[in-house]
Amino acid sequence: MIRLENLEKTFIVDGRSVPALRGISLDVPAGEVFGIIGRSGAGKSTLIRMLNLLERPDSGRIVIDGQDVTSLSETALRGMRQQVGMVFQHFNLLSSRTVAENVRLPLELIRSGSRAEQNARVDELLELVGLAAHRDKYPSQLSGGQKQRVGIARALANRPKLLLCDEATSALDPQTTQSILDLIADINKQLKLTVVLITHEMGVIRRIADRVAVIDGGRIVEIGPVAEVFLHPQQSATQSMVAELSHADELEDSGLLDSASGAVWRLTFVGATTHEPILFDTAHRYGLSFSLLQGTVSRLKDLPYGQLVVEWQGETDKLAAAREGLAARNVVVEVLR
Ligand SMILES: Nc1ncnc2c1ncn2[C@@H]1O[C@H](COP(=O)(O)OP(=O)(O)OP(=O)(O)O)[C@@H](O)[C@H]1O
Repeated sequence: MIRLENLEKTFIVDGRSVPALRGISLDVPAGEVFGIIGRSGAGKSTLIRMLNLLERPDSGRIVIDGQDVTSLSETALRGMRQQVGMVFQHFNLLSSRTVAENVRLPLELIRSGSRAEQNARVDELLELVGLAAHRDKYPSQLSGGQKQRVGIARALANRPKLLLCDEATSALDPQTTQSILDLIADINKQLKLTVVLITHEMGVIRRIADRVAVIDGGRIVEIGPVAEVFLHPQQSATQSMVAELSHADELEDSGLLDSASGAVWRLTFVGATTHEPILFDTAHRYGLSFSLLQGTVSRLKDLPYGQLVVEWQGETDKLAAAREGLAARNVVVEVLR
C-alpha cells in the first residue's frame, strides 16, 4: 500500500541546515496498523506529513498503491488526498460548527452527493464513533475524547483507504486514550483501513500497532513486528522508551537486584505460554525455589505476553538445566545477575 524509498528532508532555519529525515525507507502493507515512534524532534511529524504531501521530500519516492505521489499534478494530488484521512492531536474542529457540520465538512468541500446523502453519511459515521446522540452539539460542549471521535468521523467521511493519526491520543487522559485506541483498532478491522500513526508513547504502539518503526535523529533505527521490537529492543533509543513503560528503572531503584543472593533472570514469553504455570513447573521439575521481583502480564495488541524478573535459589547444574528447559518452552531468558 505504502512504500517510502530513501526519503530525505532538510529544513533551512536562519541559514542553517536542520536535517529532519535521513534515508527513510519502509513498506506498509494494506490493512496494517503501522506505528512510528520517536522522541520530540525525531522527525515523526515531518514523516507523517509527507504521506499526504503536506510536506515534500528533498529526494526519494513516496509510492501509494503503486503510484509515485511525489510526481502527481496538483489536481491529481487533490484526488489522492481524498483517499487519505487525518486525525490530529488537538482535533482541529471548527468551533462555530456543530458535530454533524464538522463531520460533513469534507463532503461539502468536494461536493459529494446531495445534502440528504451527505446527512445520511454523517449519521452513519456518528453511529460508528458512538456520537449519534451528540449530533447537534458544538465542540465546546464535548469532552476531549468526544472531540477526537468527531475528528475520526470527519477523517473517515470520504471513505479513505489510509488513515493517518498524528499523536491522536497525546492530549487525552489514559482511560480516554484507551477508548480512542480501541475505536481506531475497530475501524481498522471493520473497514480494512490501513492506519499509520505517530506517537512518542510506547503504550500506544503496544496497544494497537502491528509493526513499528523507531526513529531517532531523522533515521529509522529499528523496525519490525511490535512483539519483537517491544520485547527485545536492540537500540538505546528503543530501550529507553520501552523501559519507561515496563518500569525497568524501578527495579534498579528498588535495590532488589543488589540484594539478591540467587540467580536473577528476566523471562519473556508470548502467546499460549502466558497461560502456562511456567515458574511453578520449572521450580518443581528442577528442584529450585524462586521469588518474583517484578512482573508484567499484558497484551501486545491481541497477543498475550509476560515479562517476569525472577530470583532462583538452587544448585548451579540445576539452574543450567532449568534455563535450557525454559528455552525449550520458547521462554527467552536474560541473565540479570
Ligand atoms: N517547518 C519547519 N521548519 C524548520 N524546521 C523544522 C520544520 N519542521 C520540523 N523542523 C525540524 O525538523 C526536525 C524534526 O521535526 P519534527 O516536528 O518532524 O519532529 P517530531 O518527532 O514530530 O517532534 P515533536 O514530537 O516534538 O513534534 C526538528 O529538528 C525540527 O525542529
